[in-house]
Amino acid sequence: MSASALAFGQCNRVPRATILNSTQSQPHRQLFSLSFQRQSVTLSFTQFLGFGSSIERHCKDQNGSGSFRTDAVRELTGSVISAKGHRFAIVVARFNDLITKKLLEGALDTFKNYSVREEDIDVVWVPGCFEIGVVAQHLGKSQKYHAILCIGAVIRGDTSHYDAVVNAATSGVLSAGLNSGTPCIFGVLTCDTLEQAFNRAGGKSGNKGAETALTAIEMASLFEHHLKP
Ligand SMILES: Nc1c(NC[C@H](O)[C@H](O)[C@H](O)CO)[nH]c(=O)[nH]c1=O
Ligand SMILES: CC(=O)[C@@H](O)COP(=O)(O)O
Repeated sequence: MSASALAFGQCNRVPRATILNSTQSQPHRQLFSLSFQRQSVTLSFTQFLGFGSSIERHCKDQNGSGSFRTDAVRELTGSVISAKGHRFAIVVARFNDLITKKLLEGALDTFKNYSVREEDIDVVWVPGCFEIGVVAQHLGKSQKYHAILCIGAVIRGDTSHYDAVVNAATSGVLSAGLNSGTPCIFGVLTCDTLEQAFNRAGGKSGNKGAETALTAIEMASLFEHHLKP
């Protein structure tokens, strides 16, 4: 229980932190405000702990009678404010490279925007999505990277081959993360048509490479700042 939570606990009017502005694609843009509620049930505030980490504590008044009950719950989240100093590998499938090159560009743009240095990024090309898992696991186990971003595009054809490749890519990336202990992020498009893929590779549905790079940044921070042994 922090000193500030104790102090708030003695107030009749309990300040409440409210997220004013947050989007899923830009969660770092969260703004917080403190408002006062006469019969508040929740106190929530965010305490930043140096670079890249935050802890939220929630205190609940359950009877609303003025005697303040403090159940402190610690919430750990990775930061997406800056990823400077974190190292990333990107495993990218060459199959459908008209798409995967655009996803890679989006990922590199995001890393640049979040201050990741070029020398802290390694890009590893593999033939197709089927091959991503084994390489991601190898890189993860090397302990050289804070997170591994896996990029590919599987586009449905006439046979059940699509399902085989999608299943292999999905379980491969998942296993790589679980077996290596390094976050392995799933940036693989699974589309019925090429048009769907283009829409998600910098077209009207955004760039999934850029979005998943942000996930890599958050997971790198979470592990580095909160989940180290
Ligand atoms: N059809 C797609 C593939 N197929 C290739 C496999 O990933 C693999 O390289 C091959 O079976 C040899 O092991 N790969 C994709 O990334 N996307 C596809 O749509
Ligand atoms: C992943 C696919 O489905 C595709 O590349 C393979 O096409 P097809 O099923 O027509 O052989």
